[in-house]
Amino acid sequence: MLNFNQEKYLQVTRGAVALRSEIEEIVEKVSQQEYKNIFLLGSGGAVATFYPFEYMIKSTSSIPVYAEIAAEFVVMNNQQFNEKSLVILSSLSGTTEETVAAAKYCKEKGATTIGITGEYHKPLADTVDYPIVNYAENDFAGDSNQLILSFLIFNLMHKKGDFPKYEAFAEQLEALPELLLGVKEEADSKACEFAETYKDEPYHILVGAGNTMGRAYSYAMCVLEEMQWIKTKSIHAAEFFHGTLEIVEEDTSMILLKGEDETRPLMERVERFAEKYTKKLTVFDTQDYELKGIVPEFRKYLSPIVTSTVLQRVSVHLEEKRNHSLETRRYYRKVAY
Ligand SMILES: N[C@@H]1[C@@H](O)[C@H](O)[C@@H](COP(=O)(O)O)O[C@@H]1O
Repeated sequence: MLNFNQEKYLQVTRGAVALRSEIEEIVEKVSQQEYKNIFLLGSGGAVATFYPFEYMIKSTSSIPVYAEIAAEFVVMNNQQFNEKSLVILSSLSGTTEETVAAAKYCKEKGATTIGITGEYHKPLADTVDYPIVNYAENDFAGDSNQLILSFLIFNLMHKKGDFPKYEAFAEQLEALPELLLGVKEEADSKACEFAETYKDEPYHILVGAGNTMGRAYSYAMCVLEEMQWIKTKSIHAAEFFHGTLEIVEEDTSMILLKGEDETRPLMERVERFAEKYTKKLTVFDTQDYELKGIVPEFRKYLSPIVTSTVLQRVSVHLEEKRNHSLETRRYYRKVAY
């Protein structure tokens, strides 16, 4: 596959899977402290990665959960937050100012903090009570984070008595590095074709729902906008019919991220609309991938990670066809703001 280092991919994703017992020990300890709610804090792509997990907790468990943008969280005086909160923060670099500030704020208030990050001896790992560290670069960080979060979040729900099948699910997660590699291989020609067709497209509407909404938000903002400088709009499938539909013309590109959770009918409604009103419709559907061995009841929980692993192939092809490196920035971490 173009610009793909299989060895590195397996090293990163197997590295995430290898953290399972360490994560379970952390869950054991924090569960004994009887936390009252969970806060998921990050910035940009990191908070976006939390959104599907917020959805999955809400639809699987009665634990109150709040995914919050780190910078807003520290100024809003959130009344749900106190020393009985369990806070999970995520920052690949471990240096994102707003996220580090949120970690410090939570520590000062006496809450328990877990940090998912790429390196030790960086501000996030140094601040939180429990760092969970797996080295990754931008390209594979999404898969790494989501694997770690799958063990962490589902085990937390299990300990609260809300996800009795955790053991079976965790065993299935262990097979994901190889399965996701297979997904990338299967998706690659579609990704290449998309990049060729849309390399000069100035604007895309990305639609998600349920546990793919966060993926739509982050792919629009952190890849198409940040890494490719293409204008986008990300919108929830149900909300699409309350405004965004009015700008659709036959040459408006729409990208639908279909997953397999309860919200799939909401996506199908948008799909039916799009088929009628635009000639530029692309659907990335997790159902297209076999995921051999994954039992049907767990598939819906894997929609976000399957979606992002597929979209990562799209990014690589866009980079090549548009001759625009995924690393180029004008402003981000380049100028003061
Ligand atoms: N534009 C970047 C994103 O691409 C990145 O995902 C985010 C978090 O970075 P980190 O995970 O290092 O905290 O920061 C910014 O928002």
